[in-house]
Parts: sequence; structure tokens; C-alpha cells
Amino acid sequence: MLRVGRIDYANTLPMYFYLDARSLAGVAEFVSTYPAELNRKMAAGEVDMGPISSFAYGQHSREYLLLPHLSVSARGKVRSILLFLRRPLPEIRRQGRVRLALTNRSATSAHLVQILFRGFYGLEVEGRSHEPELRAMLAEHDGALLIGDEAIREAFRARGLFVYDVGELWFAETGLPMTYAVFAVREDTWKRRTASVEVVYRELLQSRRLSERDFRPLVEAVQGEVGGDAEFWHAYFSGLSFDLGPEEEAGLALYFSWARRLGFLQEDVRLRYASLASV
Ligand SMILES: C=C(O[C@@H]1C=C(C(=O)O)C=C[C@H]1O)C(=O)O
Repeated sequence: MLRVGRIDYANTLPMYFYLDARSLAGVAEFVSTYPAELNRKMAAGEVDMGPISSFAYGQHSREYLLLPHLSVSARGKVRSILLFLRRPLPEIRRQGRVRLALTNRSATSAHLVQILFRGFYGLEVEGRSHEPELRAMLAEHDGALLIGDEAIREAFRARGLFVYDVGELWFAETGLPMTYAVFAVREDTWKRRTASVEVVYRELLQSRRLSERDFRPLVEAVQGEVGGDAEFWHAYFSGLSFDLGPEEEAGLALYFSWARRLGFLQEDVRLRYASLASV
């Protein structure tokens, strides 16, 4: 059986919501976790494919292949990758240095924030990986990065903090979308189990397409779990892009080149795709 990763944040739900259990019976089993742990499991070969952090793809682009037309991206506002600052951003920028607590659930966004603050704003950044607990994070830092449903929940109740959408900050500097997660398969799995990967891929893509036709059933499902109103969740799903097209590739290329320049990645990243027919 293929071990397929799954992230329990709302942002990947469109790819999973309409999966057909019968088509996947005997082909795939699902491993649910958060992004940083999924990245680790992919690297260790404990998971064969899944929605890993784009950054993790950058670290392993020689061993992984991308699945075409699948991602979690946004052109601007993403609404779930949020920086909670104790003081307004312009004030922090004037100060020239910042101490940030970065959620240990993330790989893409934790590096993206450092790219923005160091690369684009020219600040001295002390970034520390932290459990995603806003109060504890802010006790010793100027700001905290949260992602996924944890970020959304905190944004609903944040008082007296200055909250910035990291996707919006990236777009303001680059005019490009940002891709937070890509779907990748280990190349060794792809070679040995091509037919099974094709079955799972078709299902993920089909689910994505069905979800995009009408987000209402997904909105109802996440509203019950995370809270918030239907309007927020419609804006959330419609504001994300689940495709991986030329614009997303351009955003990723810029992200990877900055990650390389700041020493977060040791090699240039090539986007290599599994040759899957887009059905
Ligand atoms: C849009 C999001 O993207 C997520 C962010 C990730 C990261 O920062 O490494 C990884 C996977 C994505 O599901 C989010 O968490 O809100």
C-alpha cells in the first residue's frame, strides 16, 4: 500500500474532501499529521507522497518529484499564515532588529518570514522555533508566526496585537504568489509503484476540482471544527490557489533563490515533475 500523507489543516481539505474510499481501497493508506512532521516522514521514507512544505521539496528536490496541478498557494492574502506582533511592523522595521518565535509546525513559512525580514527589510533577525502557543511565544519575543488552523483560531480572538498576513507581505515585495505546500512523491516510489501513484493522483485532482466547483460543503465541515462564519471560510478557500502553474512556479523560484542566498538551502532547486497525465 502507498502511504499517503495528509495535513489536518483546512487548507489542504479540497484535495481530500471527495476522495473515493472504494477506488483507494488496497491502494493507499493515509497518515495524518502537521507539515513539519510530514516533511520528516517523507525524508525518512515512512511516507511515499503527500502535501509537503515547499521548503522541504527544496531540500530534497533530487529525491522527490512534483505532482502537477496540485499545491496550496495564494496570490497575496492567505489568511492562515499570520505574524502576531506586539508593535506595528513599521516601528519594528525602524528599530532594525527583531526577535521572532516561529511555529515548529512549519518549514515554508518559518523561512519565508526570515526571507522577508532579513532579505527584503534588511533587519537583523533572531528566529527561534517554538511550539505553537501564542502567549508563550510572545512572552519572550517581539512577534510570533503561526500557520494553519492554529493561526486562524488565534486571529479570531486576537486583541491588542498587530496581525500581518505573511502572504500579503510577500506579494507586496514581489508581486508574485507564494506556494506553501506542493504535492510530491518520492522518486523511488514513483519508479516502483507508478500505477498506484496514478490512482491516488487522479483522486486528489478530482477532489480538488469538485471542491472548487462549490466550496459550501467544505465550509460547513470546517466551520463546525474551527469556528468562524461562512463568509470567512468562503473567502478563505476562494483566496487560495490549489494549482501549480507558471505564476506559482515563478514565486517558488524566487523563494528558493532567496533561501539559497540566505544559507537555508545548500543547493539550487530544480522543479521536476512526475509525468502524470492531467485528467
Ligand atoms: C496555507 C498554509 O500552508 C501550509 C504551510 C506549510 C509551511 O509553512 O511549511 C506547509 C503546508 C501547508 O499546508 C497554512 O498552513 O495555512
